[in-house]
Amino acid sequence: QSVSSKKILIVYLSRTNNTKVLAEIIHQQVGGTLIALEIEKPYPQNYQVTVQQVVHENETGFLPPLKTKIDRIQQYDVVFVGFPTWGMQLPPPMKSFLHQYDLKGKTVIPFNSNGGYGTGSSFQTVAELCPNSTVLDGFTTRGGSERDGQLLVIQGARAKTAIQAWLRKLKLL
Ligand SMILES: Cc1cc2nc3c(=O)[nH]c(=O)nc-3n(C[C@H](O)[C@H](O)[C@H](O)COP(=O)(O)O)c2cc1C
Repeated sequence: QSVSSKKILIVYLSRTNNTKVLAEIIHQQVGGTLIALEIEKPYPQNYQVTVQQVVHENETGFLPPLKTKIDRIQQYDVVFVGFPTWGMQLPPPMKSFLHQYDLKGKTVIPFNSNGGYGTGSSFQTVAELCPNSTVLDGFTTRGGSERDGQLLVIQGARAKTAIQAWLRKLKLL
């Protein structure tokens, strides 16, 4: 099956829109269905309170219930999953998504923005939660740092060049 005939889903989590910009560029480049992941009970506005809640969720293995419902996930061949680094891990909502939806037999491609400390264990966790998928090399770039009051810093024009190079390497462009 050629790349152009594949059905593509792009699912992303974004609190301050950095990962959203990456998702939109990927969508522009490869098409498909673009979906923002939402949970039933949104995280608080306050950054520190959110950080503490995420620490607790990670420690207890709590999987926040998703508000987002994806229609007929079986139809997709390629699933991009985008997320910020949270507490040097995969954010709990994305853990929920990968637990809830079976991506068996599909190609899974992670992408990430972070506050300057990298992807932590997040890409590894994606691979672990998709044992029967082909997980390709992810894309990561520095985004904002809400801790330091820097919210959206990723600009489309600059990120686009890097994303195109990555997609070409994966033979998706
Ligand atoms: C709860 C929380 C935890 C975070 N933990 C980390 C971290 O461990 N390492 C890091 O580099 N950035 C961390 N960040 C910063 C985000 O990864 C960074 O700002 C990212 O670009 C945000 O993406 P978004 O705008 O799509 O939400 C954290 C942000 C939040 C809200």
